[in-house]
Amino acid sequence: MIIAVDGPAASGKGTIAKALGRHYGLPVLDTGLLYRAVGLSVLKAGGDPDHEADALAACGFDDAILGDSALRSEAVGSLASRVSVHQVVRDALVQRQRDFATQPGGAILDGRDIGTVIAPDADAKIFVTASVHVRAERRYKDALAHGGHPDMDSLIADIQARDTRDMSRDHAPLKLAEGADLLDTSDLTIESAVQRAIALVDAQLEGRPSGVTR
Ligand SMILES: Nc1ncnc2c1ncn2[C@@H]1O[C@H](COP(=O)(O)OP(=O)(O)O)[C@@H](O)[C@H]1O
Ligand SMILES: Nc1ccn([C@@H]2O[C@H](COP(=O)(O)OP(=O)(O)O)[C@@H](O)[C@H]2O)c(=O)n1
Repeated sequence: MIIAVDGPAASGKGTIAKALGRHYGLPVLDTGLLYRAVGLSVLKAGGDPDHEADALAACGFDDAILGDSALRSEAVGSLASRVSVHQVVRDALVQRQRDFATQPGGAILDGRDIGTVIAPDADAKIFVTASVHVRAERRYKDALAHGGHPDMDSLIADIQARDTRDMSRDHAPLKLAEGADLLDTSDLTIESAVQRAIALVDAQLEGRPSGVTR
């Protein structure tokens, strides 16, 4: 069984993917980490994330970088968004994601193009979203909790810039996949968002109407 979880930054897709993983007993891949690893590798190599050849060279990153805490920053999220517009970068990462998706027993992947490109035949697809303001507030709280000094206006600007780039790029843009259910977490607690996600997945697996426009 493959479950695809897509959505914009800080919508809660990672939280939901992990909770679904625990609920259904499936391994979870945060595919954004792969793009973040490419973005951070370009930076470390002194390359230009907007330059296709520099971004492609960074796709051969050492997996040790996946454990680097620097990957989680909004700055690296922005670099990831810039390298991910290049088709050559997406091609370099696709097999690793498909291998994870098709492992025996099934898997859950979260990202931007799981339901559209990586696993278009997934058994269940959820598109998680939330208002820009709510998403920026979540990032704000995360940064405070980690001892940072976040600025709400720049967080909003970063998220909007990333949304625009991710949704308007030519290759694998962020969009609602065919057959995906929309889950807006703006007014939901984590617990209720997770319960709603489980209900949506169960309904899709059983072929029941979810009560949500597809
Ligand atoms: N429904 C929710 N209500 C409140 N906070 C949430 C909710 N979902 C996620 N969060 C918090 O928001 C932050 C971003 O969530 P995360 O799952 O990492 O988002 P994404 O993977 O979409 O970037 C985390 O601190 C997480 O605990
Ligand atoms: N499947 C994916 C996952 C991430 N990405 C890119 O990588 C960036 C970082 O993704 P992420 O999932 O780690 O970001 P957050 O939603 O956690 O902020 C995104 O803004 C996308 O540009 C992508 O293009 N395709």
